[in-house]
Amino acid sequence: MAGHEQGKEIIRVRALDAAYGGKSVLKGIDFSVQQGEVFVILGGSGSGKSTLLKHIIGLYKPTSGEILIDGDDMVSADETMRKRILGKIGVSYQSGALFGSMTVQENMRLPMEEFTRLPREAMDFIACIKLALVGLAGTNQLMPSELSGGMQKRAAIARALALDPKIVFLDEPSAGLDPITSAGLDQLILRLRDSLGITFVVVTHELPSIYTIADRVIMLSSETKSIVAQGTPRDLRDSSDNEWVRRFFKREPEQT
Ligand SMILES: Nc1ncnc2c1ncn2[C@@H]1O[C@H](COP(=O)(O)OP(=O)(O)OP(=O)(O)O)[C@@H](O)[C@H]1O
Repeated sequence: MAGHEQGKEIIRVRALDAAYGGKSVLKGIDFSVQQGEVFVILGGSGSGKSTLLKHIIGLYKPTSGEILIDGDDMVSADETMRKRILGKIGVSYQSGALFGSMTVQENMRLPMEEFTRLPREAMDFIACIKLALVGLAGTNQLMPSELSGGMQKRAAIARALALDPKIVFLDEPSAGLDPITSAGLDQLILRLRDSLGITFVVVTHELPSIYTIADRVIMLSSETKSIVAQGTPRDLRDSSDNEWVRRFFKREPEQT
């Protein structure tokens, strides 16, 4: 992280409660993310990981609580403010990767068309730079189907970098990838963090990946709808007071 401001709180979530209709999904969520961290959100299926991400990026409003992004209040933001905050954020969804009917370059233009008034040539120039940053120089005119699974994930990350975000959210970036490709993606995340100082918030279950990339982890529980553990992966492995958490990090099977 050389040369980048560190230790500044870039995301603050305080007393967050979230529900769909009347059904409570998250209760009393409290955490902060420091600039330049790789912060992992972990939890079983249905524990609210995607829900938390969607609230942080302002797709949903919480029942109560506070979400500050780089000092700006996402919960009370009007449309103009929300757009300003979203300009600091890049997102790559697990499912919503690239649009298959568009070239890589056309995919890259999408966030720039939404958030800037740059001329087309400038957008395409930026696309070239961002693709080079993720090791995909020269793929601009290809269709997503001409890229391997790992390359598609990289292209989606390049698109998330289009607006020079301070924070990038990745929802299960290595889903469906083999371990070697997945390890390559981990290295890319670390390289982008180290070279550009980007803060990453990553939803992932992949234990090797967590040990490689995560500075800190929070673990959500669908039973309590809250954070059951937070800390470094090694802290959670060695000294969490929650036995299930320790077992997860030691990769021990459940006792039957
Ligand atoms: N749009 C929605 N409307 C109603 N309920 C929803 C909606 N999205 C999610 N839920 C419910 O909220 C709970 C949390 O879902 P969420 O997708 O956030 O969990 P998750 O931890 O991301 O799960 P997974 O790992 O399976 O993706 C689940 O019970 C889910 O059924």
